[in-house]
Amino acid sequence: MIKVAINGYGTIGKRVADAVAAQPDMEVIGVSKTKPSAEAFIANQRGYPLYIAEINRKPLFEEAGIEVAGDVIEMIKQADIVVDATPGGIGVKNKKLYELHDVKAIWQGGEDHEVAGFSFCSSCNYEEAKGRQFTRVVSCNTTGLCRIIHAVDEAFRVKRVRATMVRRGSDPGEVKKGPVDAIVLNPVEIPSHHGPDVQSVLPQINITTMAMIVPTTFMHMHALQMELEKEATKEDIIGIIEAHPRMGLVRGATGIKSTAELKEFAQDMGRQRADLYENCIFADSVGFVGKELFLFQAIHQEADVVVENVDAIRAMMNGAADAATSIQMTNEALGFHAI
Ligand SMILES: NC(=O)C1=CN([C@@H]2O[C@H](COP(=O)(O)OP(=O)(O)OC[C@H]3O[C@@H](n4cnc5c(N)ncnc54)[C@H](OP(=O)(O)O)[C@@H]3O)[C@@H](O)[C@H]2O)C=CC1
Ligand SMILES: O=C(OP(=O)(O)O)[C@H](O)COP(=O)(O)O
Repeated sequence: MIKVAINGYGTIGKRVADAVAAQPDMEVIGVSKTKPSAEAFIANQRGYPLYIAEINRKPLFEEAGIEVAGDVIEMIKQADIVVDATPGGIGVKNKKLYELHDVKAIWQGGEDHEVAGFSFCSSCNYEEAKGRQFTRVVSCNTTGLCRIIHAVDEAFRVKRVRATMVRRGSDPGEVKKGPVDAIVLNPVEIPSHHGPDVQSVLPQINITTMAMIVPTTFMHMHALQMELEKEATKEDIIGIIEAHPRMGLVRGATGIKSTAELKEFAQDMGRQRADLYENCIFADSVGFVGKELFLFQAIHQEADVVVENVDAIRAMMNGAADAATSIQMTNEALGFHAI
C-alpha cells in the first residue's frame, strides 16, 4: 500500500483524502490542519489521523474535542508521498521539509511550476511523472484546458488556441471572498496564467487566454476556440470526448444550459459532494467555422484536480504501467464514469 499524507485538509485536501482512501493500492496515513474547524471534526469522523502544523496549538484542538495525532513532521516521516494542498504560496515553503525528510511531494496549481520543475495532467504526460520526487498538478482550469487540447491535438493537430475563462468568485464555504456584485477582470492583462500554465504541460501548444471572475461558487465556464491543422467534423470531436475517461458531454436533451443545472444533475447522479471530475462539454456548442473549433465547457474547480492527484501519486510511486491503467483504477475506485 502506498502511504499518503495530505498536508492541508481544505477544499482540495479533503477530497484528495477521500479519493486516496477509496483506492485499493493506497492508504491515508494522515491529514493536517492549523486550527480547529468543521473540517478538523470531519477528519476525526472519517478516521484520518489529524496532524497539526504547530504542536503548541494541540490544547486548542483538544479543548474543542478534536483528537490530534501529532505534528506535521511526524506525519511526513511516516509517508511515502505527501500531497501538499495548503493554500497557494504556503506549499512552496514546505519544500525544504520534504527535501529534509526525503519524501516525494505533489503541489497544487496555486504554486508556480518551478516548485517542482514538472507540471502534470494524467492524460497528457503521465509517463514523464514516473518515479519523480516532485510534481505539481496544474490548476483546475488548466487541467480542463489540457485534457481537451491534448486530445484534439493528438487527432487533428492544434494550430492555435484562444480561451476565455469565466471563473467562479469563491468556493461555496468561503464566505469572506467575492465578488458579490461585479464582474472582475482577473487579470486585466493578457494572457491570464492559464495559457503559460497549459504550456508547462504541453509546450508545443500556441495558446492565449483571458480570464475574469463572477459572483458564483460552483464551476468555471470556458469559451474555447481551437484552430486545427487537419479537417475535422463535429462528430469527430464528439467521438473524442465520448472516448475520453475524464471528459463528458452535456447533451442537449438534458436541457442543461448553466452551472446551476449541472450542480443539480451531479447531486441527482449521487456524486459525493456533487463533484464533477470531468470536463463538462456542452454538446450543442461543439461546432466549426472552417477549421476553427468552438465549444463551451464547464469545469468543477473543487473536483477535476482530485483524480489527477491520485494518478500523480501512482505515477511517482511507479504503481501502474501507464496512464490508461491508472486513470481506470482511479475512476473505478470512485465509481466514476464521465457523463
Ligand atoms: N479551491 C479550488 O477550487 C482549487 C484550488 N487549487 C489549489 O489547491 C491548493 C489548496 O487550495 P484549497 O484547497 O482551495 O485551499 P483551502 O484554503 O480550502 O485549504 C487549505 C488547507 O490547508 C491548511 N493549511 C494552511 N496552512 C497550513 C500549513 N502551514 N500546514 C498545514 N496545513 C495548512 C488549512 O488549514 P486551516 O484551515 O486549519 O488553516 C486548510 O485546511 C492551492 O494551491 C489552490 O490554488 C487547485 C484547484 C482548484
Ligand atoms: O485553480 C483554480 O483556478 P485557476 O485555474 O483559475 O487558477 C481554483 O479555482 C482556485 O482558484 P482561486 O485562486 O481563485 O481560489
